[in-house]
Amino acid sequence: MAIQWFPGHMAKARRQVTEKLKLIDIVYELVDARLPLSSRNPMIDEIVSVKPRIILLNKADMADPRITKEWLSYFKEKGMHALPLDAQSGKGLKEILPLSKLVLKEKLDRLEAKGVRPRAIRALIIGIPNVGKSTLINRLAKKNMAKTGDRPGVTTAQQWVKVGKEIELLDTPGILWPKFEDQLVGYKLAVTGAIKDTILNLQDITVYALNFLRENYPERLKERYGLEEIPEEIVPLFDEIANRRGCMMSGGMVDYDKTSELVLREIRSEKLGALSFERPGEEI
Ligand SMILES: Nc1nc2c(ncn2[C@@H]2O[C@H](COP(=O)(O)OP(=O)(O)OP(=O)(O)O)[C@@H](O)[C@H]2O)c(=O)[nH]1
Repeated sequence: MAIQWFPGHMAKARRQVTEKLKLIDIVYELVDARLPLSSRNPMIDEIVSVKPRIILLNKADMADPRITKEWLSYFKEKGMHALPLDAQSGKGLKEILPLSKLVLKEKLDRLEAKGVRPRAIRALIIGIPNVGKSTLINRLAKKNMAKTGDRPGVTTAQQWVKVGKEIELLDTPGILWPKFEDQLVGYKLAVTGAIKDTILNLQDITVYALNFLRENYPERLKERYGLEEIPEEIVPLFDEIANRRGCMMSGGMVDYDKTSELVLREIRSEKLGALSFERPGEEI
């Protein structure tokens, strides 16, 4: 993800998404199941308010299943339709069509009553960078990579990808920015790899991650790094991990960058198991 979201870019991205919205019946909003609020665009509700929407909690395979359930209840209580998804393996994909039909039922019934022949549901995938948009499009389109071609009268050359007989997807997703000006959101996005480590300080990201693990998954932290007790202070915690994993500089000093890289790499490759970085009811 190399995009820097300057105000001009934000306005352009928003304009592009608004243009795409005119073409479709339903929005599939992809969020990261590990941080479903931090991985949403702060203005998304306002931007897509004109269209029905399904929230897809993607990368659910990497999230804590208990907490994913809480998120599903959370969205349900808000009257929003949400599904857990693993776009990489395809788990959850087959739920998308039935839910889309349910969400669009009124509209589809109305058209049917008018005698309009049903056509494919047109959908747009939308989400922040790295949330899995391309993976989902490729997955959905796998048997039907043939594109239906440009539609006349559409100025921007949009291509449609058929998903079975009943869905057509815009082949370019809508990309919107996350709420990264909030520091805590930034750390969560960095830990999950949604934004590059170079945007925030590597050691700061790791301090956030270790404190998070200490509070939420202490047993996993102990087990992974062979700790009998978790030191209360962050520096001794770094030092213990560094000692156990040999993240030392010549002369026996702890190499904090190397320790940070190790911890973040292990979190991202699920060495500490499936983790969720926020749960409903917490402030973000
Ligand atoms: N474990 C897991 N990984 C996923 C899933 N979906 C996507 N990924 C991985 O997440 C990374 C980003 O996926 P992309 O499909 O490129 O994301 P994108 O939203 O298109 O990204 P941009 O092009 O930056 O906007 C890739 O390494 C994918 O393999 C999922 O459900 N589970």
